Amino acid sequence: MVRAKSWTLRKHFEGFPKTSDFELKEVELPKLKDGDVLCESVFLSVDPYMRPYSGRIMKEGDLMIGSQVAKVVESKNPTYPVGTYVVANSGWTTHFISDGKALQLLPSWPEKIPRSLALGTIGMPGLTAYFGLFEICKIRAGDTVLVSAAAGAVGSVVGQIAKIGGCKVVGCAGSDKKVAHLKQIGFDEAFNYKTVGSLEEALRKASPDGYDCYFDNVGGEFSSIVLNQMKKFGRIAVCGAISGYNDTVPQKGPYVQIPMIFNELYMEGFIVSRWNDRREEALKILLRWVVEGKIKCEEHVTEGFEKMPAAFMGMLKGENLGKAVIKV
Ligand SMILES: NC(=O)C1=CN([C@@H]2O[C@H](COP(=O)(O)OP(=O)(O)OC[C@H]3O[C@@H](n4cnc5c(N)ncnc54)[C@H](OP(=O)(O)O)[C@@H]3O)[C@@H](O)[C@H]2O)C=CC1
Ligand SMILES: CCCCCC(=O)/C=C/[C@H]1[C@H](O)CC(=O)[C@@H]1CCCCCCC(=O)O
Repeated sequence: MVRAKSWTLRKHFEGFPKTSDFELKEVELPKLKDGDVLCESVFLSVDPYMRPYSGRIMKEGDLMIGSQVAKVVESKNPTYPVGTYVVANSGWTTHFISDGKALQLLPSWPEKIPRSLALGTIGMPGLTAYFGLFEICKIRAGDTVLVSAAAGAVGSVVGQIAKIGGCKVVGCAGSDKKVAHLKQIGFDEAFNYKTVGSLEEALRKASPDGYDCYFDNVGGEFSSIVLNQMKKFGRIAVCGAISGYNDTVPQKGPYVQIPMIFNELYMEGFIVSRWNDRREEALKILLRWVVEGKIKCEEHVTEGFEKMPAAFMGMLKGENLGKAVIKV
């Protein structure tokens, strides 16, 4: 018999999550039926969406939502023999049983590429960057692209794909270490939004002519300021709004209509699953860019399943450079 450890939502988050909002439980898993596989987690992901979605789709006591890279350790399903690696939306748990239907097989994975990247650059966050840039921002060579939360899982890939596409790239992030990293991976300009005296001036200095595209990961005040520095017919991909995920009272800000009208802007929100039918094609391209060294991948690895809540809260606070993952 296998005992699975699982993190559950003990209490709905109010404001910023607290350690006491989580509870670690242990359950004994049943025997496998025909067609089942037993999976053991190898890497787990902590992502910003877990904060807003917990209130929308979870009840107190539920398993925390999330995806992981897992290894098949027992199998009664010929499609997934023992030793197969899969990506699964199985929540914050060390072991789970699946009938295989919702598992994604890891594609042929080069030896030198860490499998954890299937939760980051060669996974959901990388796909978000890819489709947000090509389908919403519709980048063209020569465009100036701004990305917020630029040193994170999505943002760091956005900047590097935009460079591959021949764009000038400006990124902002919340520490000097992150800013230095952005310059190292090819961003043309980068600044620390927490320490610049004036966001208006920092944005103007980085691109005096304004921005063709804005890949918005943060929302809130920062994005309201950006709106006034978009070029005529600029395109804004509204990907995330992490600056407000922990707010108990929704932020109020300047309304968008006037700058949108004057500059004839295009602004569209999106969820990456819209392009699920093109997932495999895009993952192959992302994997190729990583193998070719055109995309550099940084990960913020926390060791130990017990530390998952701390890793999640740390990511929300900005402790991560690159994708935040947990190594079991
Ligand atoms: N639409 C979609 O389909 C998807 C949307 N997303 C969204 O993309 C965004 C980035 O996600 P992801 O790359 O996984 O996460 P990151 O790896 O970027 O981690 C989150 C980062 O957000 C930044 N941050 C935290 N609080 C604030 C704040 N108040 N203001 C500005 N920045 C803040 C921190 O970086 P810093 O130190 O720079 O502040 C932190 O490191 C999120 O908003 C997420 O919800 C992600 C995946 C899919
Ligand atoms: C105001 C909230 C904006 C959140 C934006 C965001 O980060 C969206 C992330 C989605 C991403 O595109 C793919 C996902 O899986 C995220 C949505 C998750 C939905 C709940 C999953 C439930 C489950 O685990 O079964």
